[in-house]
Amino acid sequence: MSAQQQPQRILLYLLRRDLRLADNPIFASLKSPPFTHLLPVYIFPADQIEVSGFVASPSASSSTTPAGTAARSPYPEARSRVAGFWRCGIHRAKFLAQSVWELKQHLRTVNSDLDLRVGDIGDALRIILSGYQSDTNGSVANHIARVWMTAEEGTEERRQEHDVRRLCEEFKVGFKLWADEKYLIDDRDLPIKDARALPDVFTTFRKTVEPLREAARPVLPAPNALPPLPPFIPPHPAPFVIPTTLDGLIDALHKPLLASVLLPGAPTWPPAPAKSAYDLAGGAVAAHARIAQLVKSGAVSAYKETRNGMLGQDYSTKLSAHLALGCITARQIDAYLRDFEDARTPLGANADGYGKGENSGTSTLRFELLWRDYMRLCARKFNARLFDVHGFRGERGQHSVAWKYLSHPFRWSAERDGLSRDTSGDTNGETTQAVLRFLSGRTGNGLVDASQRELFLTGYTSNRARQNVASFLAKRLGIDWRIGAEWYESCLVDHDISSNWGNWQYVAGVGNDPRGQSRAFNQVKQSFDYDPRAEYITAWLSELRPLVEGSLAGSDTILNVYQAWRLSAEDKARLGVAGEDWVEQPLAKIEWRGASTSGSRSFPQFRKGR
Ligand SMILES: Cc1cc2nc3c(=O)[nH]c(=O)nc-3n(C[C@H](O)[C@H](O)[C@H](O)COP(=O)(O)OP(=O)(O)OC[C@H]3O[C@@H](n4cnc5c(N)ncnc54)[C@H](O)[C@@H]3O)c2cc1C
Repeated sequence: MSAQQQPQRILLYLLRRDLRLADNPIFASLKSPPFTHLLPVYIFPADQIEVSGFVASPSASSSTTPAGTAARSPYPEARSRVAGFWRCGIHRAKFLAQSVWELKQHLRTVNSDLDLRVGDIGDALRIILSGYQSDTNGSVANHIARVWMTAEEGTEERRQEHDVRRLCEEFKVGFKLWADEKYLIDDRDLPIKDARALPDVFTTFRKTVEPLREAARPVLPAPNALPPLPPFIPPHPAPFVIPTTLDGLIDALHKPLLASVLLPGAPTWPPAPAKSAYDLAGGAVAAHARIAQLVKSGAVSAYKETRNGMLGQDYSTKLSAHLALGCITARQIDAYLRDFEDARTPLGANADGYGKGENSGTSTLRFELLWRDYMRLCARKFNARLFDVHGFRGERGQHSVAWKYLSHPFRWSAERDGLSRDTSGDTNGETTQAVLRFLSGRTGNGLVDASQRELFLTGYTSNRARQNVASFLAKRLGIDWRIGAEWYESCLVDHDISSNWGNWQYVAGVGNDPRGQSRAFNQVKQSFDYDPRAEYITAWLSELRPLVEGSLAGSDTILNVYQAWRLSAEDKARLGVAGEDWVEQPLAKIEWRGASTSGSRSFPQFRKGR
């Protein structure tokens, strides 16, 4: 048998939220391959991302049924369970497309490529495996030898893994599930071997893995070359067509979303200076450029003091979306910090803290990255309870909350797919109206409304704002917190299953906050503490800007920005907000007498709290 006739041993690598070349254990393991070919594949999962925009247009002959009618997606719409939101909204869809596309380009520089597909993961993989089985071209045995993928947390993700394993058994193909290494602490270094032993309190967990500066493993190098693509790749079946440009990919993801009503009464862009705190593109290049810039400018050393900010770009790293998709790993970020702390490279040589070891900023950043690790381990421990209205705590007598539920998903969403829903509690129209106002930033609480408008328009809002928003919905309005979590899933560019659902549970008092129901944020006090000049709130609630910068600015006006229902009838008229529901009928009137009402307090060093 000549070399050309050697049987092919093809490795199929099914990429998910591990969209990077460097520090990727699967790519790193391919240095001395037993494989003749590598087929990297990314499948846009139809249950989590709406894929009907990939259906070929009716003008394309392959897209029409024999009767000449336009083809349709065989999958139900990718909607959330409780409220019927699109599961992946426009901001994350674009970010994901950019990340996938960049990896495709990077793979091309190392002798490879990324095969893009859409659909149910099992369906799509079956098409590939059976495509190879039925390929009779040439005399060389042409088949997939192994399927590898990276493990993830989340019930759907585990089901996908289960489906892939079963398919591999059916097709007699080897299967390997790799550990997800995008976290700070490697699974192999955790003091607990079974997630059930994870402490229910973060601090207890933290103490078992400190010192954090020594906790991360070294990063893995990027490959210089990879095994070539197989000569034959089964084509993507109709009715889907995969675009050949990044713009085409974004269009296909956006098309069905933009053709629907995203949110009745959605906020519109206010005039400058409101601008997105988030302007990063998806992919590893932007992620590395971002952390390098934060090191160079010294922002990492100031992180402890700035991280509770809400306005601007550099108060926090803005690396969450890249971390969520695995464009960068926590240990890569840690490596940048260590190089800076130990002056191992010139990056940051002129910045505060260079070469002086761990400082309060870099250690706080590691601490936050550990929160992300912890939330992920909670997801592993509690599994389906991550999405349960009673949370990790379960329905334990006095802890159980009488949540107000939606009686049905919104009319502007598609029909539900038959999943069970809880219809107890307050199901009248008031809850629906309150939810709609909450979503569109019209609650009457300045901080909550600014954050919700920012979120809808940009896909990002700060951690401080997220905590206040979640607390407002769950603790002040008593509304089913899962609606908030689903909205965040839809809108956030950085949505991450464990971090989003775990944090919502934490703030709603059904998760791992030891103080549970007894901790609630006072959004007015929080505004005083973190937005004392109302710069953040008025950036997004531009209607109220004259209260802080114009003729209406006065000693008592900050309180009126925080809660516009306090405005006098004359001021409402002058501002043009008379008659607005968020001004006339606030969803909550919040008492707080703890501070001077002068609004002249100096900008604080932010409080430490989570
Ligand atoms: C209700 C609610 C929902 C949230 N949903 C998400 C989500 O879907 N995805 C997500 O990545 N984060 C989520 N967070 C956590 C946090 O708000 C974001 O990680 C952070 O705001 C992202 O901005 P950053 O990258 O600039 O953060 P930085 O302040 O720069 O933090 C650095 C990194 O640490 C991690 N981190 C920081 N705080 C937390 C935290 N509380 N929990 C877990 N990880 C943390 C993130 O990976 C972040 O990128 C949520 C928080 C709340 C209160």
